[in-house]
Amino acid sequence: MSSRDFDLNQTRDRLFADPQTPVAAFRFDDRVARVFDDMIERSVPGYRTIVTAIGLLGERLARPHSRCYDLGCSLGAVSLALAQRIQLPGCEIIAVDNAWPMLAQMRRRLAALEPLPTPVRPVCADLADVRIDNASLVVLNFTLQFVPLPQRADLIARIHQGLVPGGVLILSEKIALEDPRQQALFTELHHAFKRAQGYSGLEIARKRAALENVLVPEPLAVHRHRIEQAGFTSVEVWFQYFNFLSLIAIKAPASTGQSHE
Ligand SMILES: Nc1ncnc2c1ncn2[C@@H]1O[C@H](C[S@+](CC[C@H]([NH3+])C(=O)[O-])CC(=O)[O-])[C@@H](O)[C@H]1O
Ligand SMILES: O=C(O)C(=O)Cc1ccccc1
Repeated sequence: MSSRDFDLNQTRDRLFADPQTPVAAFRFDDRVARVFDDMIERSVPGYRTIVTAIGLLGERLARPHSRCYDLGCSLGAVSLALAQRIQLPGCEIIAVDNAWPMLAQMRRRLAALEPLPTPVRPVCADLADVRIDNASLVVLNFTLQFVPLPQRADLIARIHQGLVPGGVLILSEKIALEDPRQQALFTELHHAFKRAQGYSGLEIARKRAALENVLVPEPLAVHRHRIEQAGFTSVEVWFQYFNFLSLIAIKAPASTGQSHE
């Protein structure tokens, strides 16, 4: 076995370590699927904490006889956190991703853990084509940042429509800072985080180039505006670590039918 084969088989992310390999646009392919757990944990400050907390949020917010959606599920970390925490009649988790290698790996992982307290249904589809219906909870955990900008408003609007009254969207994103000095500082802090996680300066620079125009962060104000435009009546940040944050947005509860005039 050559050292290259060995690298491809191990689970530690060294995908951007080789200076000889040309940098191509980032894709969720087979090589990424193999190292994804390690990659996201060492790249996204607070990732583990967020996933654990989404399990707790799900336990509190999911409703009986409704669906929870994990959109852009990758290897299913959020779906599993929800499935292990939620114990309600008639509840199911729909886990959607358009990258076959990611979903295939997730299916293998699920098979080893089933039966889970709440069933998880993996769906290979683009989010533009997914019907969201009877949802008490929808999670976009670092997924919207990969959706083309012109499609983002429609996705958030369809999520709002598919939620039951009082239903909740959890949106985690890498954000852009509006003040250029803050943007420079937060970028440096994120890179310092990655260095502390064992990535070299070269790996950081090469991955950054691969993500250019693929992962497109937006300012918090843009997210808030889009979420409010879609009809959500309440939005709060519940987690932030440098330029990575998570929002919780609530759909208005069912009207009581009483007039306050
Ligand atoms: N249009 C799309 N349709 C479907 N899936 C998509 C689309 N665009 C991107 N994806 C999928 O969204 C996921 C984004 S990763 C989410 C981590 C996960 N939520 C986690 O909590 O571990 C975040 C990251 O890698 O930074 C990938 O699996 C893509 O294939
Ligand atoms: O690595 C980065 O710089 C990121 O912003 C996060 C990330 C994590 C996993 C895949 C793609 C991007």
